[in-house]
Amino acid sequence: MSELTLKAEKLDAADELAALRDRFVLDEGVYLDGNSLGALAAHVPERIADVVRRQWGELRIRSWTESGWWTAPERIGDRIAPLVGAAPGQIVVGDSTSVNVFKALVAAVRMAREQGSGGGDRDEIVVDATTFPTDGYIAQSAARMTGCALRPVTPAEVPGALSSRTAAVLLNHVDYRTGRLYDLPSLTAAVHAAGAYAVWDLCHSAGALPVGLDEHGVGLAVGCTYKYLNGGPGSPAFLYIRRDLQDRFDSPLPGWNSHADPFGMRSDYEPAASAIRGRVGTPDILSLLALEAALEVWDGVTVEAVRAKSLALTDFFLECVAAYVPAGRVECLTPPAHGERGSQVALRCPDAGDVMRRLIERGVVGDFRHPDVLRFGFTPLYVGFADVERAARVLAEELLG
Ligand SMILES: Cc1ncc(COP(=O)(O)O)c(C=O)c1O
Ligand SMILES: Nc1c(O)cccc1C(=O)C[C@H](N)C(=O)O
Repeated sequence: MSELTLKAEKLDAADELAALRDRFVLDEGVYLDGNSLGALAAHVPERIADVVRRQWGELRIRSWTESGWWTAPERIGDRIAPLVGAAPGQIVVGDSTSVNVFKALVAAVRMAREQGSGGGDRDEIVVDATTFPTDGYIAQSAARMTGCALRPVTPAEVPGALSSRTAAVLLNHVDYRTGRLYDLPSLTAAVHAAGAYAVWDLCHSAGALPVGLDEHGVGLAVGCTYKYLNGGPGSPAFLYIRRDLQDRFDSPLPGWNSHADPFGMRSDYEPAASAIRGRVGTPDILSLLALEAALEVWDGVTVEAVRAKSLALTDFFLECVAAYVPAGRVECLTPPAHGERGSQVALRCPDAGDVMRRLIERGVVGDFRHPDVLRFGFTPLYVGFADVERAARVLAEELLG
């Protein structure tokens, strides 16, 4: 047994979260793609079967009230809240991340303009130039709709790009390609000091590391639930609206579900007095309730414990890669400093597409990101240290072969 195999065994034996793996449906492979699609929690199919057969099949329309369908968006928002450091009553779940980015960004511009003197002059949206594409596309459209200029800059350039013209800033907490973690507290403070609003995309941090939304005074945030929250393919996203901003949140998609009196069926629009005004239309109940069931794996699990294991996993992966892969064969894009690292490791090599295809054939599932990035996501709820050692070993074999 090699030194690193032994080390993996010891780390697994001391891992307090190790038993959680049994709560998931996994095979003998190594699944390092939970940052794209989280694994299925074992109890979810049965729960969904009940929703379909009994709640829908037998109770039918009564389920909107008797099975709690109507209030699911805010109830499930409250279940996600502690995982992102939010008090209850500030998160609604529904729609895709893309749609929630749109709602939050346009609402941010509207809030920035409505406040104080000079608010009306705010005519710029700053966007992370390295963002996941959907955020960039939505920001372009939001800018056109609100008559703003779009200013794409790297996150490091954001503080210098802020001015009295800035209305809103769309940022990623963790870069989807490199796995770099950005400094949410200081960037939020800088944006607020400029009189603008930051919208945070938490897709790659929710369920992977503490976010501290309330603690850091974040105004608006969105995130998906099918990665580290294991909600299932296309499970609905979440939208956080800080409590004191809820009265001012002017949604560009004011559907009837966001109305103060939805069943009044009134022709005049009166937004609900809470985060509910972030809802739009009829919620996607099957996906929502699959997510709600999946979130039960978090009962008794803290995001702090998950973060500690995530850092240990990525540290160990980097150690194994350094030991097994010849120097210079790959370039690590993920920062070595814990404070700058999400829950993934991105390695660059010119033949990344081919290498990832061969890894997947051998049961080590990661992602290839165009043009030359091998991306490995570490989900502490179900990835162990022996998985990490094996992934690095198979990777080294394929890089040498
Ligand atoms: C940072 C980020 N934002 C948004 C999305 C996607 O948004 P949607 O759920 O609307 O497809 C992803 C991944 O798909 C992402 O990584
Ligand atoms: N949302 C996805 C999908 O519907 C199909 C394939 C991949 C995805 C992803 O989530 C990609 C992911 N956001 C990424 O960071 O690359």
